Amino acid sequence: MARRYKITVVGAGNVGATCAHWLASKELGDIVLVDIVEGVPQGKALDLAQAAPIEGFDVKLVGTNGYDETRDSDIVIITAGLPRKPGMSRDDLLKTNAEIVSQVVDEAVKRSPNAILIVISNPLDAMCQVALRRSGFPKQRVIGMAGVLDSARMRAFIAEALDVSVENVTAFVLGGHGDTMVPLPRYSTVAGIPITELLPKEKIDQIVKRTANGGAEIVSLLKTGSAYYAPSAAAVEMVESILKDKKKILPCSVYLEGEYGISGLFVGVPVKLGARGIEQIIEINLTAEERIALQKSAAAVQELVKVLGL
Ligand SMILES: NC(=O)c1ccc[n+]([C@@H]2O[C@H](COP(=O)([O-])OP(=O)(O)OC[C@H]3O[C@@H](n4cnc5c(N)ncnc54)[C@H](O)[C@@H]3O)[C@@H](O)[C@H]2O)c1
Ligand SMILES: O=C(O)C[C@H](O)C(=O)O
Repeated sequence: MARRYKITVVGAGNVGATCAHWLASKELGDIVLVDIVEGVPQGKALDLAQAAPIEGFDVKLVGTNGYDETRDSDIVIITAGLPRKPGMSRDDLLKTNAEIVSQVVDEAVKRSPNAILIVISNPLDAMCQVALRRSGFPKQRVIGMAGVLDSARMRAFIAEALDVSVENVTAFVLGGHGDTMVPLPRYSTVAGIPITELLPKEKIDQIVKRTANGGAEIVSLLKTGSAYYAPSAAAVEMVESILKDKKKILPCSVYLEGEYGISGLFVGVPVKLGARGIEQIIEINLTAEERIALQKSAAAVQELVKVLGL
């Protein structure tokens, strides 16, 4: 008999609730939704459970303000924390969200010592570092969601520019999930053809810029918060690769110890995601220019980690 997985989502706001929605619709496991606001996780879990007869998914959904129901989760997704508003950088959330993520990790890992943590709260790479330190988990089990989202944005922009199916498009974005992220046109393809052969340089430069600014573009449109459909879909692709042991190669924020010349920091790079979490860090060849951009992005993450004293 197939084993039922248990997935905890902490933070029942826009990203958390939408994660629960995609997870349930894909029947990836039973879901526990946690938030500090009374009634919200309970109400959203109940509402989603009542969509099940229509959509035909068989998963258990629980909403709670505590952690006891999260016991023995296979995966804990952390979305708790403030989102930014127009005019703010993700880094402005550093101290507030570090406190929130610390509390969440303390409570969650006590009950689920074997879980894999997927961190979403911003500023992402620094929050991963908080989660790694507080949990004491091995680095293979603390993974940040950002690269899948940033690459999906780049893929959507490439598909639009060439008027082709998004399914034909792959893209890679490395680095920290901030203004210094590193979209890689050389590794971005349409049906296997590098986009450098299909689009003029000016158009590629525009796409690269729009990708790096992708989160802020949505914040400036929404005004009250940040993106959540694509971010939650990205996290759920990671969950699926882990729970089904698919071993997909996905760009994720992971703790580097010498790879790409970076040590002691979370930075986005391609990894293999399977049942054990991060099963391999894949080092691709970078040009001198790309390597410098990645180092610059890592330095920006280092600054934040230093402020937190980690
Ligand atoms: N990594 C990424 O690519 C990415 C993408 C989108 C959003 N984010 C980040 O994800 C976070 C959540 O975004 P959102 O749009 O869902 O925000 P939101 O405000 O809609 O939801 C956040 C939820 O966290 C809850 N919360 C706060 N403190 C908590 C605590 N101690 N324990 C449990 N829950 C707590 C709040 O009550 C709220 O419901 C933000 O930090 C945002 O910047 C990251
Ligand atoms: O932009 C944000 O603040 C949220 C998230 O990091 C995103 O890229 O959508």
